[in-house]
Amino acid sequence: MEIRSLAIDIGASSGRLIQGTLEDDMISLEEIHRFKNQITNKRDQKGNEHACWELDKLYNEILVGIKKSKSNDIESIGIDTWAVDFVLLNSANEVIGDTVSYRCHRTDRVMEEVFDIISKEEIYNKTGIQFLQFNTIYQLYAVKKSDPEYLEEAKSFLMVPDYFNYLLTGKKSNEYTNATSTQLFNVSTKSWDQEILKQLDIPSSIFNDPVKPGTVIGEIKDELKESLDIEELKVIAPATHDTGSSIVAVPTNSADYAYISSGTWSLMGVETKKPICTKKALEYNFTNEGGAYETNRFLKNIMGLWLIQEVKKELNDQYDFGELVELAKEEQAFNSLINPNDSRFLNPESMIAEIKKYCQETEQVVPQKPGELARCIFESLAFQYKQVLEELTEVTTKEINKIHIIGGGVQNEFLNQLTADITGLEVYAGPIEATAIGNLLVQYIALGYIDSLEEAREIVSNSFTIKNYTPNLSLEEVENNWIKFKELQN
Ligand SMILES: Nc1ncnc2c1ncn2[C@@H]1O[C@H](COP(=O)(O)OP(=O)(O)O)[C@@H](O)[C@H]1O
Ligand SMILES: C[C@H](O)[C@H](O)[C@@H](O)C(=O)COP(=O)(O)O
Ligand SMILES: [Mg+2]
Repeated sequence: MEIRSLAIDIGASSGRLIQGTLEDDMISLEEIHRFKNQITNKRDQKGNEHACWELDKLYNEILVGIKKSKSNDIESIGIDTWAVDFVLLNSANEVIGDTVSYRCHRTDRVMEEVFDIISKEEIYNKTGIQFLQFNTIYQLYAVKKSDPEYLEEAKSFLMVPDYFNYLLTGKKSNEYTNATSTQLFNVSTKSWDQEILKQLDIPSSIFNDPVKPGTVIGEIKDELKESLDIEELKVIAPATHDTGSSIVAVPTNSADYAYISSGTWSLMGVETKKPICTKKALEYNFTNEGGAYETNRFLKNIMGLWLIQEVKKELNDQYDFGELVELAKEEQAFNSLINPNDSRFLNPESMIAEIKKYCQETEQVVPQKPGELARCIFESLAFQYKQVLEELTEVTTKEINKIHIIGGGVQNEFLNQLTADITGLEVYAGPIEATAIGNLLVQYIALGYIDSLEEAREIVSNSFTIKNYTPNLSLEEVENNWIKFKELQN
């Protein structure tokens, strides 16, 4: 029997609506609709400029996708997106203010202000979440400072997937995996941390009790059915944080691996049963995001392919990603390295200028050509993966013998090979659309067609080609440049 469901995965660079068909322990995909996602700068009525998402446009793309899928024999739909960002709704359920992106500079230096109220250690002990300047806690604190009336007017806090679910069903909810990314969620009680909210004077009434992945949010609203040409369609919450969904689809049930969810961001970590909030975990800035089925996502954000996305954009898209990879391969190895996680790369005016400036300041060869810039980015990311791997091993004491790379970044075979070469571990790459697959699998488990996460991962392994990369660089070559990379961290 064929079971069809829809996954909508919206990442920071693109969104896609993918139809999944489950049949005899295999899952097949059909991409029904793909659309660009990007940040646009907008001025609000007070004249403040914010980097924003165009959520109305994205919602319209979701509707276009559902209509294209001719959803009559579709059992359910699930939506996942990037984390931390949210909307505030007023009593008339209208969005208050702009739909601001985590890359907006409004949270520059806000973390430090919050630490004057609640210490970094206390926040980490309560939430177990990595310190990133754009976490929801700092965004809400920034809103409180610049537009206090917004929080006075707000009746509902919805994260981006929650908001799309609300528009489709009329039901408001806060899904668990994404709620944990806010740094307002208590890692022990698995609920909103009332003390943090009180200390920062953020109203607790705007938050809903969290719902777990697999929860049926509701049915598509009647007023949408005619325009979408559908009868019934269940809306199920997957792990609505896209990384949570991608990790569901890691194609193995072994325990001796680290994953890299590779897209705009590289999210590198391990799956644990319990959070790890030790001093060393805090020192290395690891996070404990909630995973599906009582798992813990112990990981760290790495700036990822955002770096090459911005270079590509600044080159007016005259090269596609594949061409940039080929140009990188033609360049000399290890000429220039950057620290990808330097905050200067979060949202610079010009990524190319910022990379050049970094290399000048660190007295390295300054990359000029597109291939030199691309190679610098890919090699630097691979060294960053090596660093995070060493930290993961130290903090978790887990034996890590291989790396599973999942997500769109899997298409960068050069980076896959560099990751194997520089970490010295076997790399297994795929599936590309891991996030959408994980989204679908949670729906199938909720509908009772798959029994467990373990069974789901077996289905992924059976259904998709996973490519293996073996280390083949000399240890000396890696070691010399590893020392150079580590010096950059200081
Ligand atoms: N043909 C390709 N060759 C190399 N890299 C690619 C290719 N296609 C996509 N990519 C990489 O995948 C990234 C997009 O991954 P994806 O998971 O779709 O991102 P997100 O979900 O964050 O929008 C791009 O930024 C690019 O670096
Ligand atoms: C801002 C968050 O750290 C970000 O959402 C990250 O967690 C993530 O999931 C990014 O996904 P992409 O598909 O946009 O790389
Ligand atoms: Mg993604």
